[in-house]
Amino acid sequence: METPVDTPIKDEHESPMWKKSTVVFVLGGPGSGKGTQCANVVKHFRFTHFSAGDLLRAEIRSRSEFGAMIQSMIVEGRIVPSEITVKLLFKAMEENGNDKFLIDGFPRNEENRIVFENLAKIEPAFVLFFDCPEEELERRIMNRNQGREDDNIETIKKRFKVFVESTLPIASYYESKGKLRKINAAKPSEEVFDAVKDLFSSYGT
Ligand SMILES: Nc1ncnc2c1ncn2[C@@H]1O[C@H](COP(=O)(O)OP(=O)(O)OP(=O)(O)O)[C@@H](O)[C@H]1O
Ligand SMILES: Nc1ccn([C@@H]2O[C@H](COP(=O)(O)O)[C@@H](O)[C@H]2O)c(=O)n1
Ligand SMILES: [Mg+2]
Repeated sequence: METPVDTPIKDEHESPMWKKSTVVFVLGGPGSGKGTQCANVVKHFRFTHFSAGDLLRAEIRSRSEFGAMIQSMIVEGRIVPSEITVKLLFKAMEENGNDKFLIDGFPRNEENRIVFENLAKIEPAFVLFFDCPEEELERRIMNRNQGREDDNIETIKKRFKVFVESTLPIASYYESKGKLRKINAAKPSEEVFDAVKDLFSSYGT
């Protein structure tokens, strides 16, 4: 059948490529191994890894207008306003060009989730959740030695409280939608990755 001349033709390219991406959110307590396991995933599967925390730390280093505010929030273990974090994530995804992303440490709270989903119109394919007891998280962070300003016992306690109060409800939200993939992260790293890689096998190497 012919298309009438006055029928608007749908532009297949009206939405930028990154908005058609496959997104996997990666959640878990501070020090649960999100960054470690994302690094393993990108070695085996064609995903690009962005850590929201790393993007915020880069923003501080770039001396942007928001740098001082972001730094003080990170030191306090608080969640930075979503508008800032989401903007950094979108910019990183757009500039990258891949169409499969692991987004680590995001969404941290309800506001993060809603702003991301409403603006990108992307729902995650699934949400990885690294489950680990608080004492083990504390031990790992205190041994990390990466010079992070929030890796001290006072901030760790605050980060854990924020995790329980603001991030666990996000995990429950995705669980109710059948999207949560909970992994026992208290095991050695290689064993954790054995469980993680099964979840990515359908995405090709
Ligand atoms: N399964 C594991 N067993 C023991 N140590 C681990 C394991 N996974 C990661 N680690 C170590 O624990 C520390 C924290 O790991 P990682 O940085 O990957 O956690 P994270 O979830 O990204 O933390 P954050 O939320 O603070 O960024 C690192 O020193 C890492 O080498
Ligand atoms: N969505 C996010 C992610 C992180 N932050 C802030 O960065 C800190 C460190 O995050 P990591 O994932 O690297 O541990 C975190 O404690 C927050 O202060 C954020 O605001 N929003
Ligand atoms: Mg990390």
